[in-house]
Amino acid sequence: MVIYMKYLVSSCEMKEIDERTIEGMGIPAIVLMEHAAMKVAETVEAYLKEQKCANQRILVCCGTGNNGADGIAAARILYGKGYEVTISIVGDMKSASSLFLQQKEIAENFSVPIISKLDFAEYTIDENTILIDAIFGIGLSREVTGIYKDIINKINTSVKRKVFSVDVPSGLSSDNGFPQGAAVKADVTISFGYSKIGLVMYPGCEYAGKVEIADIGFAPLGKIGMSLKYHTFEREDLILLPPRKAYSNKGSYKKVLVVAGSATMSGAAFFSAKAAYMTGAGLVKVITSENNRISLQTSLPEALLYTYKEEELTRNALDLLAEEIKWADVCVIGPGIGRSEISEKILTLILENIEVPLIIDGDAIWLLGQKLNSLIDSSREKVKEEDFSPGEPVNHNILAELSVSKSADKSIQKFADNTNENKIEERIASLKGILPAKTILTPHLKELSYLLGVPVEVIQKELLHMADNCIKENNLIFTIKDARTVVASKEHQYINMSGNNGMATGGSGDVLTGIIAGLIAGGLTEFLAAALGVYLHGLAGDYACRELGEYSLMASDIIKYLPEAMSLE
Ligand SMILES: NC(=O)C1=CN([C@@H]2O[C@H](COP(=O)(O)OP(=O)(O)OC[C@H]3O[C@@H](n4cnc5c(N)ncnc54)[C@H](OP(=O)(O)O)[C@@H]3O)[C@@H](O)[C@H]2O)[C@@H](O)CC1
Ligand SMILES: [K+]
Repeated sequence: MVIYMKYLVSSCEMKEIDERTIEGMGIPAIVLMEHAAMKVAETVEAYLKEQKCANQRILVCCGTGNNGADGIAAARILYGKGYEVTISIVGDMKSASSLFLQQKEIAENFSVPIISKLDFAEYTIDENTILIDAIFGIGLSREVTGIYKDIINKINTSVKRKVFSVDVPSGLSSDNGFPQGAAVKADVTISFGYSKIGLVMYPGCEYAGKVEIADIGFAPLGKIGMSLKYHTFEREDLILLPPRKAYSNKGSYKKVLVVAGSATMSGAAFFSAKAAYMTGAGLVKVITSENNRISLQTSLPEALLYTYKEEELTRNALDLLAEEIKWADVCVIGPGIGRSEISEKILTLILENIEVPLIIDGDAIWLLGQKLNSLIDSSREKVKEEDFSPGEPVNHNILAELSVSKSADKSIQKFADNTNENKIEERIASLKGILPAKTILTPHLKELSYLLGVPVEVIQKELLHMADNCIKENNLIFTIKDARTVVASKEHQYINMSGNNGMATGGSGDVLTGIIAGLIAGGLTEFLAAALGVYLHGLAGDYACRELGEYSLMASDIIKYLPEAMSLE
């Protein structure tokens, strides 16, 4: 069985698959198009049959490229089945593709009613109108303006029944999920071959509605010599979880060291350590402030403890700590350790002594940002703390609005004008100098913003591009936490689709670091542990949300639902 949903493609990759299937394998373009149109018609017809309403009218809005040609073909198929169908050609006939002209001619032979762009403005969309949107697909090449913007706005404001988008909601970027000036808000998107990246990223997934991936006969990737850059996991991929050996004891599994929790933050250490135990660690040791001793001994007696007095972290104490680092097979540093001088000393000690996989999270990322600031030439503009201070994770909904607002666009423009990618390159190169290869960093957007010296809105809008920048010429693994978390290394890119907004709650990130550490302890490679860990964390959150709802979900619930998420039945 070929499962297409696991790959997410860019418009360029999709065009390449299309071209190689047609040119290299000899499948005529019109055959693929007929399959595509048939899938659209089937989806619309299934809806109409389910609704059992009389007097339904189908309006098909078509551009003059091949997306529009798909729309015309679907209209003709539905018309042939006896539905009341009107085709509205809203594109520019001067740029009509040959397949569009061919499909238009076939529709004319079938006598399907066709109206023009001007007639569309007059067309009454009533409560019985179902709209098929085939204006632009992956060939969208610029901002949507003028009459096209008016048409899209009319669709969004007047269609009350259902909007079915062909391949991609018209006006939405297939590559980053942002509307390019204006985009159709679909109820259902029937996308061909593979899900486009823009359909799963925010805000694109909110424009796409329910996404159905239709197999229209593209050649298998191996046959056309292609490999795709982005993938996502689904439930069946949990088969990749490290197996528990039949004959095992606690020594069979590895030891996780969790350096977490300042005097006022015992919860972070608890969440991380418990999640590590729950996902495969044989032994977990917590290095934390003495203040957390009693609470951790009570809440997680299974964990070994090494505590330090924050006011007495002498050279001697640091030497003892260095010994503890040698004990570990995997190490987590950062959850709730605070941004004090002492935390900085512990981070430095770990970076100097660590020889096993390392996961850096939370406050330790902020401390790394500070290290970069002092490493980088003082004559150059430094990242101002007040501009990029990490604090709480970003509220995604606010950002989604921000990122299409004028002020955010201005700030992006300003960034593009005032600075350049060399700055990021320089900071990443410095980072590479102080971190061991394969270190996993798990920043949320604000933390990454501080680390790279780039405004949050820029990262949000260019998330995949930023991820690319982060992994250029180094062996680090970035887990960039957002509504669609991206895990990137030089070799692999993963986009996560599990999880929900109830998980944007205190301690959720600490659970994730523990899961990743636990999976490495169980035997997964660093990248796989990060990607599968993010998926598992989201899945446990989804199960918790199903029971508790988004408002009531807490980090401890994510841990509670880990066993259900990990069960392979
Ligand atoms: N065998 C195949 O080939 C298959 C293809 N398939 C289908 O083809 C789709 C891709 O088709 P495509 O490459 O023709 O591009 P498409 O999305 O129709 O857009 C190009 C048109 O839009 C126009 N235009 C663009 N931006 C604009 C703007 N902002 N404002 C105004 N106009 C704008 C552009 O005009 P121009 O730039 O030429 O002036 C041109 O007319 C794909 O999504 C899938 O549905 C499937 O059937 C599978 C088999
Ligand atoms: K479309």
